[in-house]
Amino acid sequence: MAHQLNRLADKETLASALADRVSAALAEGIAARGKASIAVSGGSTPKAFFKALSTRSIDWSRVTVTLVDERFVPPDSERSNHALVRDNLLQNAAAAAEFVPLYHAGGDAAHSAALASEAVAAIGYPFDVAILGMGNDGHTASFFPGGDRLAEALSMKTPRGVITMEAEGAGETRLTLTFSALQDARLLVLHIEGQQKMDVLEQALAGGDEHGPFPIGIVLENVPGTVEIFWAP
Ligand SMILES: O=C1O[C@H](COP(=O)(O)O)[C@@H](O)[C@H](O)[C@H]1O
Repeated sequence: MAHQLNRLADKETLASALADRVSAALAEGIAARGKASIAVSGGSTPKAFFKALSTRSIDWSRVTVTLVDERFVPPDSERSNHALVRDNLLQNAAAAAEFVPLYHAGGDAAHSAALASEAVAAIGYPFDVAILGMGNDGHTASFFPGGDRLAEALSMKTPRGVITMEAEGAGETRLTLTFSALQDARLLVLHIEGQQKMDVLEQALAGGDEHGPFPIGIVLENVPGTVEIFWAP
């Protein structure tokens, strides 16, 4: 395990610094392979970062964007991570990027996960960039404490892809990339904000709480490379 902690002065500074770091990594991917890929998280944290990243001058027509995880809701739901990305990242210069959703209508969550696994595999692994978030319960991606498929999601024996996840704290059924799909991203970032999340992260790094290790702690422990942590109060 290795991680590098970048403490930024405030959320605006973080959004701009992370957009610079990520756009440089995408530009490197385009220069090296003619295309680049990024998997992003949802929730409330990434909005300002998405807005900043959408204005960066790279060849977005060569970039494919997908999601680290999704709620099993259609893109017109206010709970949809697809909607968050569409309204905040796929704008300005980044409107030229291709987007690969995880949610698919017309079937159940397992069907959506199977379709998404195929579509994400077609982007090509490893991702150039993967941005993880973290909840106050220590979940990252949709690796929720107590999740019905948590062990499977975290195991390197599970093939790269998208699986379903159900957990008490998750609300609706989730679709999540597996740890195997995320762990070797060329740039792997954990983006968190606020003192409460820093406290959870410190607890995770110390091994968890009375219920055992937090999913984010297991991820940080097992990634082969360095996780760049971006945090602001
Ligand atoms: O449910 C989710 O939560 C986490 C963290 O969200 P936040 O609102 O605390 O920023 C997010 O990383 C994940 O993608 C999302 O599905």
